[in-house]
Amino acid sequence: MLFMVEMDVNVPLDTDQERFAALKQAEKERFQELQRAGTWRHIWRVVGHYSNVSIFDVADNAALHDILTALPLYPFMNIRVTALCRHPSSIHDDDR
Ligand SMILES: O=C(O)CC1=CCC(=O)O1
Repeated sequence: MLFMVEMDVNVPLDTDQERFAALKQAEKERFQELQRAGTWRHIWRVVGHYSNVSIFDVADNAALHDILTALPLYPFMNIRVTALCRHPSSIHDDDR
């Protein structure tokens, strides 16, 4: 199942910078692992924001919930999830 996931990262001014840098590195490693697995299919930066728009390919809603809530930066994120399905005019075979 495909989902569009919009993530906004909010970093309070009093956040410990060293701790945040470690979480950012852990997030990057988990992100790259999920990309290699084909789970986190796409990511784009939202221009002018500490936000991204991503496409996830997961078995079901619960799987996506588990992945998102375990992300290292999850405590700093506001997340919106939109379920997607194949557009009838798409020429891409992997849009499902
Ligand atoms: O930078 C972000 O938008 C948050 C994030 C998601 C994957 C990653 O490496 O950073």
